[in-house]
Parts: sequence; C-alpha cells; structure tokens
Amino acid sequence: NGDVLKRTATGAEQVLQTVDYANTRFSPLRQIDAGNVSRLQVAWTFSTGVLRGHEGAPLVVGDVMYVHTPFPNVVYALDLKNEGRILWKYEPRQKKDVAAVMCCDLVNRGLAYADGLVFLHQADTTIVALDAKTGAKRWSVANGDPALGASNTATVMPVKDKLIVGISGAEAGVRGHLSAYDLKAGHLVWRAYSTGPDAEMLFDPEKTTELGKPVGRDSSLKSWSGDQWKIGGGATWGWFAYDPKLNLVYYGTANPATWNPTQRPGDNRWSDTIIARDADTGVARWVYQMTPHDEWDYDGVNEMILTEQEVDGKPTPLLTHFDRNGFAYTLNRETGALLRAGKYETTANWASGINLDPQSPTYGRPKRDPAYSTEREGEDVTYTGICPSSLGAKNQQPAAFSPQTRLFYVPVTRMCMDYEPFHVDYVPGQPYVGATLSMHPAPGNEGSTGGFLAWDALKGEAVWSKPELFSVWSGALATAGGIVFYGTLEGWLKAVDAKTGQELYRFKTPSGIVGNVTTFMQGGRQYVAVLSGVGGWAGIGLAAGLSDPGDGSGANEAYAALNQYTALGGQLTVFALPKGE
Ligand SMILES: O=C(O)c1cc(C(=O)O)c2c(n1)C(=O)C(=O)c1cc(C(=O)O)[nH]c1-2
Repeated sequence: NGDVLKRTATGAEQVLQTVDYANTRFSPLRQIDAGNVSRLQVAWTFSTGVLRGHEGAPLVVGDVMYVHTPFPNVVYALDLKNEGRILWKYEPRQKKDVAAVMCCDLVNRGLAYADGLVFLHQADTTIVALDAKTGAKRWSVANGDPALGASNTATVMPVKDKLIVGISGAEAGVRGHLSAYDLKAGHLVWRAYSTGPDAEMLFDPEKTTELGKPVGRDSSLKSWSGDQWKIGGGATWGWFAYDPKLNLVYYGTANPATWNPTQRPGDNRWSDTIIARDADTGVARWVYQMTPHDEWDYDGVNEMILTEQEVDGKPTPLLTHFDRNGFAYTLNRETGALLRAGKYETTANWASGINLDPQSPTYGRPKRDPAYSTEREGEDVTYTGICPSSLGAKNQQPAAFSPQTRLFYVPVTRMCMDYEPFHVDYVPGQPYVGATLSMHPAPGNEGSTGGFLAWDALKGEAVWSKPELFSVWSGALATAGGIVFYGTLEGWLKAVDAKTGQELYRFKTPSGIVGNVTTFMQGGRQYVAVLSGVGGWAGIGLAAGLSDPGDGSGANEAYAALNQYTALGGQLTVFALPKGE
C-alpha cells in the first residue's frame, strides 16, 4: 500500500503494529540516543478505562494518536497538538460471550492505518474500518463465528488494496485461515485455510514448494486421520510481514488441535508452519513446517522478520523467526530454502537440533528426543521436565532487528513443563485442549523465568543476554539512537545499549507491561510510548482473577509471584527528553 510505504519511511508516524512491513521494529529516529536516554521523562499519560492485558501499541498519524484497548476494544483518537484531548471515541457493541472462547486473556494487538482509514479487528472477529478523521464506521464484516470458538486478538495488515486478516481459536478446534478483504469496501477477496484440500488452502501442488520441492497433491489431507483436518487448528493469530518487491505475505500457523497428540496421528499439516503467499491471489509460494505432529503446543505464529544480509558472501533476502519451540530459523524468503536453524534457548530439550542435511530423507525435520515425547506411553500420563513449556521460549511479543548492529533483540521466556494429555471430544464452541500443564522455571536461571537477548542469526549465537525476573511479555523496539526498549511484567520500561545490553534507563509504569514499545515525532520532538496493563497468557492469573493454581493452563501458578510486583491497570505512558534538549 503506497500510503503505508510512504508513512513508514521516516519513522515519524506509526501506522502498523509491526512498525514496518518487514517487521524489523526498527525506528530510524535518533533524537533520543544512548547518550541522553537516561534523561527521559514522562511527558503525559492516558488511562484507557479498561483492566485487562494491554498488548500492541498506539498508532500515530500526523498529529493524531489512536489508542486501542483490550475487550471491549474501545478506540480513542487523541489530539497530540492539544494535550491529548479526545477527538473521538469508538465503542463497539460486542456480545460478552466471546470472552468465554478466548484462550489467553481478552487482549488485542492493535490497530492499523491506511488511506484515511483506521482498522480495528474486534474480539468477536468483526473487522471495522473507521474514518480516521471522524471515527465514523465506513464498513464492517464478520471474519468468523464465536459460537464455533473463533475469536480475534491479532492486528491486521493493509497490503496494496487489501487488508490481511487472521483468526484465533486453535484451542477450540477452529480451522485456521488467512483472509484478504478489500480495503475500501470490506468484501472478501481470498481466503486460504491452514489445513484441508489444496483448493481451500490455495496450494498449487506443482508450484507450492517445501524446501525446494513441490508439496504435491493433498499434502495436508494425507497428514491427518480421516476428516480431523476440519477441526485441526492452525489458527493465524500472530503477526504478518510483507515484502513489496516479491509481493509475498509471510505468517505462521498455530498448533494443531487438540493438544493431545495421541488423538491426531500424522504430521498435521500445515499447522506450526511458515507460509509465504502471493498478496494478490493468496496462492502459497512456499511453506516450511517447523514442528510436524506437535506434541507440546509449540504454536508457530511468532513474527517473521525480513532482512537483507550477506550469506556466504552473497546479499540474500532473509526471513528470521524465533519459534515457540526454542529454535531460531533463517530462510531465504524468496525460495523458502532453510539456511540456519539452531537453539536460541539452550534449555530446549524436546529436540537436539534440526536436520540440515539436504540429502537426508528427514531434511528440515527436528531431531526429537523420545524422552520428551508426550505420547510415548499414551494418554493420562504426566510427562515431566519438557523444555520449553507451551508458553514457548518466546511467545507472540515481537523481537526487533537493528541494521546498525545486525542483531535481533529477543524477549524470552525460560519455563519448562509437565504435560498430561487426556482424551477430549470435539464439541463446537467448547475448549478442545486435551492436556493439563504445570510450568516451572527452566534450570540454570536461579528461578528467573525471563530474559532479553541480542542474537546473531547468521552465527547462531547470543552476543549478550540479560536475565529478567519474569518472562518478557513485551515487544522490543530498536532505534537509530543505538538503543533498544522493552517492558517487563513488573511494569518497568527499560532502555539498553544495543551493542552491549547495558541498562541505560528504567521507569516503573503503573501496571505490568505486555504491550510493545513504540516511538514517533511530534512538533520536532521524539517521543516513546508504551501501554501498561498486565495480562496475556503469562498475566492471566491477575487479569482474569483466577483462583485455582492450575487455571490458565498452569500460568496462574507459574506467575503467582507477579501479584507482589504489580496490579491491574490500563494506561498509556508517553516519554520525551526535557524540553529544550
Ligand atoms: O491458537 C490460538 O488460536 C491461540 C490464540 C491466542 C490468542 O488469540 O491470544 C493465543 C494462543 N493460541 C497461544 O497459544 C498463546 O500462547 C497465546 C498467548 C497469548 C497472549 O496474548 O499472551 N495469546 C495466545
């Protein structure tokens, strides 16, 4: 989309949650830098009036800031020239019962902007296009049926004349899909399912490839027992990336449903898969399945970061992905060739590595350790000591990439788990989970369950790594000022030196941070903004007021200590250097 490309070029505005199409979360702004960031001050704050997990970040278009909230998904337009005065407010009417089918708190990862429209994708899967000036509804359309377990937490991405949209619900047996709607009028242009017949997945058996070879006919159907693919998950609740030159949209699919692996033999394609699709037609160019026949809920939706780097002396268009399963993958994003795959979380024990030998019949597949299979002795058995936990070595909170250091900045979770699969029958609109989890800190971290690391994807090694008391559930932002920002579950906004990781600044916001840090220019000054409001899967115990330790698929117990550091909130905090600096 020309408007998006123009507005993302300078870093002054923020029209996408991913900062740019390439998902680098790198801002070219440099007024705030490693030398002065320690003098950052709070410029102004805004209470959202909602008390659940505040994921995502506000948008800035010209002199207007657009702030979204978790369910009920209120949108505020704030006048940046007039001390944040409310220009308009949009409050959707949604049925409360959608909350019952949302797996991991009532979060929303934010708005997107293009061509004078602000796009909101509500919890109940209604997509709404709002007039950016007035807040008037231009069009709306339902993308799924909450009565069948579908919901939404993801942002959308405007690409050319289309809006790319995903769906949540793998924990309810929803069959995931990626859809493209007409940006101006809201009608469906194409829809591509994650599982099922080739025609419904928009796969070309001859031209869609995996690791350089055509996937062949019925690549998904053959990998499921009977018609289980119809309730097979592979939701699309993560982030999207776009390469305008190749005209390809990239995203990952979620776990197969149910979590109980004994119930669904086969590779369960194309769950836990990276997919590249033609933006105009939706047809899949290439795919790569990271965790075939997932036994651990290693959902593959984390962001795809697009960079240009030299590989073996040649400038190469790359896609780098930090998966829940503990491995970082780097592929050639044009061809889908697998270039690197290694552990970024060293405690990951379910697989010793990824087979990188192109001659091998198991090329590209994980080398599993049978000791950590969750079906080796069948159902109703507790399999212990599996790392990482289902939360992943990293969950959805996006990493950043700085072209200055050529490093990725990755928020991580260091948890292991005990996993007990049980038989579950599919009932439309009901949880189709089929496993009980108990989570505990990964060994070797003195009880801390989080960290923030700088990762060299081509060497496959961490350059520096900082421990954090709790999982880092906030997205990173790198800037041309040589700094990287992130938030913590206790509520700290932190700035660290991009080269060394040395902490340069911290400020305690009113509630835990699960939002993504953003930055923008207004009136010649650079600002940094972040939403506080504890929640998401890690903060579900606090956000939903859970009492049973096992609630939240084990997260309530795993993060019980969080209530000694923070409480519910819903606030935007905006930072700047003192006036005149
Ligand atoms: O498969 C799905 O449909 C689905 C949806 C969501 C969601 O919509 O938030 C999450 C997950 N899975 C999930 O596995 C997960 O770990 C998770 C964490 C969060 C969060 O916002 O903290 N959402 C979700």
